[in-house]
Amino acid sequence: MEQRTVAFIGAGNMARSIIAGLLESGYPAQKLIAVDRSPEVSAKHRETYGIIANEDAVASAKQADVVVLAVKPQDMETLLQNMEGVDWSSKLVISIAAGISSARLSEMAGSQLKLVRVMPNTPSLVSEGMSGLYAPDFVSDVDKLFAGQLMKAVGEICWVSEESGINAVIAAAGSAPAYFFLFMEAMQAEAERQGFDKETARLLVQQSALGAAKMVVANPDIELATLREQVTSKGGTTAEALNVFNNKQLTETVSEAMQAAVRRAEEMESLF
Ligand SMILES: NC(=O)C1=CN([C@@H]2O[C@H](COP(=O)(O)OP(=O)(O)OC[C@H]3O[C@@H](n4cnc5c(N)ncnc54)[C@H](O)[C@@H]3O)[C@@H](O)[C@H]2O)C=CC1
Ligand SMILES: O=C(O)[C@@H]1CCC=N1
Repeated sequence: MEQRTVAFIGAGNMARSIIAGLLESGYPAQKLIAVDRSPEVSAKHRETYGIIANEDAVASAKQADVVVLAVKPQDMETLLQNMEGVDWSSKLVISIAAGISSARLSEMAGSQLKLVRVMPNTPSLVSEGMSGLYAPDFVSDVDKLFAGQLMKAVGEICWVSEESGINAVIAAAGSAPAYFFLFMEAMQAEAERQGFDKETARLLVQQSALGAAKMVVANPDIELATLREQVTSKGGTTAEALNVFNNKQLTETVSEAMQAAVRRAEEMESLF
């Protein structure tokens, strides 16, 4: 993979996850720059990852070949307005922000950005990320290849052909780790109520989640429903538990939750 200099502007949770995953994959530390308006955050990047880190978005963007916009959506306009001194024409820009379209980002920057929108998720931190990518037609194949390789270094990727697909990626992957964490939190709490200490309750849940996920990955030809059925003995305990989920309409609840995430991303497009 090409080793361009990549500056992350906004070095919070998501940027940190990608940076850590990139370093783990062997991306050279001297090619990564973290910029954060908080000196404490940039100092942490220097100390923890040994990468270049500072508070100067303009100077860092000028130095970089690729600029990853990784601030919260509500901070994006101010950031890009303050970066008006940057000549964007020679740079690939990657935005990981939810709910801001590529056209709107160019408008905020005051110039047509060569932009790839990426929707990653935090498991990038442990090189198990899932990212969806979208690029407008005018972005070159070389830039698209680089963006894809960058995210592939921290997990799996999929391209979407329409920009609206990014909102569907948010619902199915960007936000998804939080759904699984919530489910595991609920299971850990109940295991504690049933008498396990906190540590053992967490171990029971996390190992079961990890094992289930690994079985899914290891058996691409087996439907998820079949894997579920293999656990579910007729008249047994699993069937009783699944009955409760079904009676409480888990499937419909999951659909509603994912639709709410898409709706919120669409609403954000009109806010920022
Ligand atoms: N956290 C997640 O799981 C995911 C987040 N995203 C997107 O990533 C972006 C960042 O989210 P998080 O990392 O969770 O937020 P965060 O709040 O952890 O990090 C944002 C960082 O940007 C810094 N910042 C804000 N304005 C700045 C400026 N003008 N110059 C330099 N630094 C500035 C803040 O100090 C903060 O450290 C958002 O747009 C979000 O939609 C996308 C996918 C997943
Ligand atoms: O909650 C959010 O808006 C961001 C986007 C996906 C995950 N976190």
